[in-house]
Amino acid sequence: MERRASENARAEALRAEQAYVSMLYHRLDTVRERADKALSAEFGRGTPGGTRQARFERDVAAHEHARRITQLAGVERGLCFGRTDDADGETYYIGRVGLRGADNELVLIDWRAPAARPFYTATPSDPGPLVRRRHLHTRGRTVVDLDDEVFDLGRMSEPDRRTLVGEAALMAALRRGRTGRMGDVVATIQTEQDQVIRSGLPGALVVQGGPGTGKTVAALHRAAYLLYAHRDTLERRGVLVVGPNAMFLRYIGHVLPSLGETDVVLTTVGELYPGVRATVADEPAAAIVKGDPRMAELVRRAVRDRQRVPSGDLEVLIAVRTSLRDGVEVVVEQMALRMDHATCVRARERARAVRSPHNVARKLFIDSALTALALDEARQLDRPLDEEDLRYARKALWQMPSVRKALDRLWPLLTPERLISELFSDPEALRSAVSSGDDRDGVMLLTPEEQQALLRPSGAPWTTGDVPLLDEAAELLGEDDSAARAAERAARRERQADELYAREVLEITGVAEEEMLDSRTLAGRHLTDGPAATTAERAARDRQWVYGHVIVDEAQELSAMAWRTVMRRIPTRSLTIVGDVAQTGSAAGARSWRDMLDPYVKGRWREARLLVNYRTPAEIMEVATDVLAAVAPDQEPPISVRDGEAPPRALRIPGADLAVALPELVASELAEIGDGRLAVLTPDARHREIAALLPQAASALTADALDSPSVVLTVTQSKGLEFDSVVVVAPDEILAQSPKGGQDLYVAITRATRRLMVVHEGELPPMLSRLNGD
Ligand SMILES: Nc1ncnc2c1ncn2[C@@H]1O[C@H](COP(=O)(O)OP(=O)(O)OP(=O)(O)O)[C@@H](O)[C@H]1O
Repeated sequence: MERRASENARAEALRAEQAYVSMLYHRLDTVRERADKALSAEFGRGTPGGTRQARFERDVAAHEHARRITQLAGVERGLCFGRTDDADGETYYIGRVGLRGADNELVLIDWRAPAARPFYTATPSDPGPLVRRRHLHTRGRTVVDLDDEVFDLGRMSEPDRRTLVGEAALMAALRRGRTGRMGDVVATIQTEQDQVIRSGLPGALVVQGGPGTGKTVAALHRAAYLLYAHRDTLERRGVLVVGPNAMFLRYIGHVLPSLGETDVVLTTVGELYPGVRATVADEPAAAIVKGDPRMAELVRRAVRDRQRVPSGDLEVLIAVRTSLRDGVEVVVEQMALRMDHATCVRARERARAVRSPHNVARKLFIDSALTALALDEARQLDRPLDEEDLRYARKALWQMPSVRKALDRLWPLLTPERLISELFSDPEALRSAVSSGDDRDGVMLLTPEEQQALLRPSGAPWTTGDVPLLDEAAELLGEDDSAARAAERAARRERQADELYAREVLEITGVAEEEMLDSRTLAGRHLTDGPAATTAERAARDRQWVYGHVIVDEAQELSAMAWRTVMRRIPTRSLTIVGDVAQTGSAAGARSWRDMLDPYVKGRWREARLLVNYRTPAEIMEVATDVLAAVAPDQEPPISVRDGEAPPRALRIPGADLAVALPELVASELAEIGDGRLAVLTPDARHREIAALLPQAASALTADALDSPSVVLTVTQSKGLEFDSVVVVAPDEILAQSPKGGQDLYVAITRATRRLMVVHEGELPPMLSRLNGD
């Protein structure tokens, strides 16, 4: 009897919530339609010959509508996921965006708004104003389940009391199979994560936490929150999220759009220098040297080495008389112009003294040299020179190929790419930059072994460790961007002409523009190549862009040189730094946050710690804890909140049997996890061999590798990712592959959300003995 009453009450509650949620979707559709129409109208408005101001206003308005359309498209799934009831009888519905009803009343509260905060912060011991928190589970636009937490039963109304339903929303969320893409957790943000998400914008915040504690997911929600709370500042300057590799960025790529935010730049350190896309990692020895702060000095010296003076006087032959023979211009008389050594040295010192970047200071050097050569020419020809003559003579000399060549050799116009590639492919250039010179402090910057680690053939592909060096070089060289700016102006003129032409065609044919192109297409066109590109697009193209906030994930992997590159993009030091020093795998990465951050924000950074592991089941975490205790006993492992479905196991497979036994094991694990995802994690050196044994599994670092049910990855590639089932191959070799092998093994084990198998050929490493039941 009582059960039936409760079922009825539950059905009633579901019906009521469904009615409300249907109303919300109806509002969403209305708002979308309105934004669509407004965008079409913007494009149809005004004549092509309107003033620049009118066109600019139209672009800005259209951009705003386009942004709103993109935002609204992202929030369809799970539009509303929560509700709070407080002691005063106020009820709020919480969702991905804020919505107003027909009478302008708030019908849905944006999860980032202050009024939504109790939804995340209420706990049984400190419920704040709430008497109940309700989670709404939806599929499509249908409410399929409800889930209540009651804080004060005494203050709840009788009907509400009867409709209390559900199991803990968090556990339900955690039990879902993995899809290869990180989802948002907006419905189940935990209190300690909420504090990270809503921490103030200024200053540097370090979020330190063990594996699976939600650092990444909290950082992404923080990006969305900051954009909401500081829209004015951040929309203009943009938010940058730096992740470890392209696969990881793809893994997290859906989270921000599902929170209604698309204007964030997601990138890797290897892509921070526009025009270069470095995906190849360096060998550990090279990674260590390239990440070392001494490289800043090395690049500085390499630039100075390109500011030369000849060992004696500079002598340049110029043509004095030419004649045409058979249509070819031939030099019939030459003259040697001289600039004495001391004047060369003075010209260089004067150009250096202004402390401008190399390519900018070059103008000064060239000017001084041309003056000296022009004076010598006048002297030899016994011709007096006034200011006007001198200007003319300098110009004429600069037109002469022999003069240009001679001066270019002394102070060449350099690109960062040319400087760095010549430095690393020419042992002599490297040795010169490394060794002490007259203006140096007598210190050899790098040992012969370190130099050896840097040398490579010319034309070798860029590595991720090169990018900070290119950025460093770009700072010191300065950019001669006059050509790029001229090209941009030309492109803009061409675009405007195209647009004018298109409108004229439309007018002549009498077809309204919006009939030919729907507003989304227009919005797409507008965003990709229209005059008002998004902040994110402009920022990603511009090396000197200064962001409003920067989030660095897996930050423990960044070298000291990579930090210099990141810090240049955020002079205000408004940063969120997310990572776990116990998981550092890169030979050039961090051992402590203090070492990495003190050079930039000494004593001014704050730290939040996340302590609960939402990913790895407790039984698997026990194994990981043993590993951590063996390799980094000072680090604290996080506490797991969930259980696995099967105890983790070790399986001894002799090498000769691997070809048969490993595919069998993978097949049986795949059968266990149904729709979920499986990863085989290998030592770096075994990746190719193991991938060949598993042809069905994805193995390249391609963007869609994560869509495959199974994937073979090195441990480094698996950083930040998670899988329902993880098969770790050859743990002894993972341990031995680098000085950070123990940390790598810890990372590998903690990628599992449900099941773990460890495949070993020889003896199991003692730190994994728990897997043998020891
Ligand atoms: N509040 C939450 N509600 C639901 N799921 C959560 C919550 N917090 C974290 N998770 C889930 O836990 C998993 C781990 O989160 P995340 O990848 O952000 O952890 P991490 O600390 O960055 O891990 P690692 O350091 O190992 O990369 C993800 O699947 C994430 O969705």
